[in-house]
Amino acid sequence: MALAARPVVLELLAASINVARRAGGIIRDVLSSGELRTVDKVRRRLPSLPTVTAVTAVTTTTAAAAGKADRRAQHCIIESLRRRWPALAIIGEEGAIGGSEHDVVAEVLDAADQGVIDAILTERSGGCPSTLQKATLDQISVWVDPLDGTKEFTEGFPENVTVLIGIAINGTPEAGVIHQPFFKAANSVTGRTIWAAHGLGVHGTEVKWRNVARDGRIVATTRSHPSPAIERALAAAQPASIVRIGGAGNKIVHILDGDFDAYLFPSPGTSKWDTCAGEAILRAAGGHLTDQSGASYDYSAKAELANARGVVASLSDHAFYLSCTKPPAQL
Ligand SMILES: Nc1ncnc2c1ncn2[C@@H]1O[C@H](COP(=O)(O)O)[C@@H](OP(=O)(O)O)[C@H]1O
Ligand SMILES: [Mg+2]
Ligand SMILES: [Mg+2]
Ligand SMILES: [Mg+2]
Repeated sequence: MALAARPVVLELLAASINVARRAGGIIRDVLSSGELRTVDKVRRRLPSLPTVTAVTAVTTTTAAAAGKADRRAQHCIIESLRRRWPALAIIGEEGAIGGSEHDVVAEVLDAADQGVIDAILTERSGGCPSTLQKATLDQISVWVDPLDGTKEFTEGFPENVTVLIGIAINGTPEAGVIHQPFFKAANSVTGRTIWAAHGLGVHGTEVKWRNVARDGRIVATTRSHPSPAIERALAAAQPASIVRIGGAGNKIVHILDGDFDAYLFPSPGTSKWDTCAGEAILRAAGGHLTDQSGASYDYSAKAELANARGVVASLSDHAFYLSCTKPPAQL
């Protein structure tokens, strides 16, 4: 049953699910057609089995191929959304770039995606959450990271790559899409899309909470941007194990999947496009993504691009993880 007038933010969410999936296809195409080199076998820790490492041959690609995938994926997302909503504030990591008409999605509103959202609204007692119902286009800002986990894309860990589209209303992330172009589902379908909106829950994965008391803490952080402050925070968390993997979006997905408990990154380096989608989805699951003092970032269109005060993300125990990022007491 089509709703009388769908809230614009939910039309935008449905369109974002569609274009994120299409951007994922572009990234896969670039990797498969790019300059590939198979490097020696590498040993890597499996997030779900932190004490076991697997030795696998990995295929790398060039930074040029990553740049091409970044630009084409961003053009697909931003140009497709802008055709439907020319006045929408959209900020992409790759800045103002052109691209080929071939990558633009002519009809951004996929009926199936919109139908899923309509059905959720119809079943929800109380109908559409007022935050989503009331939002007008001028209050919305969209943050796009067309390819998060760039380094890992070039170094043979494409499973760390995500496409991120975050939707903020008056500066607060209220809806988001994380697409994993290289996710291998049980039915061998490639690609997975996780999305959420304020009050509508998380879709595309079943959120799992780990039993920390029984199984100990597992914390994750960057694989390619280490810093002494990060190492201090990891030590303070006294985890059963530490996972070092690429991608801000990827680490949020692993928290939702119950592979680890927190993403600790008490360092500058990430930007609003890295965290807007993940913050919206984590919040919809009852979790948090804040700066290392526990304050929320502002995602309005004119906000500073950098997350200058680090990133701490968790489904629960957020205050504990914040406490781990406190600088050592002045001696
Ligand atoms: N010190 C730094 N300098 C540049 N980019 C950084 C950074 N720290 C984190 N990032 C960016 O933040 C995202 C997550 O980082 P990581 O994978 O290390 O956890 C990546 O986004 P992109 O891959 O989209 O550039 C990465 O490039
Ligand atoms: Mg990124
Ligand atoms: Mg990126
Ligand atoms: Mg980058």
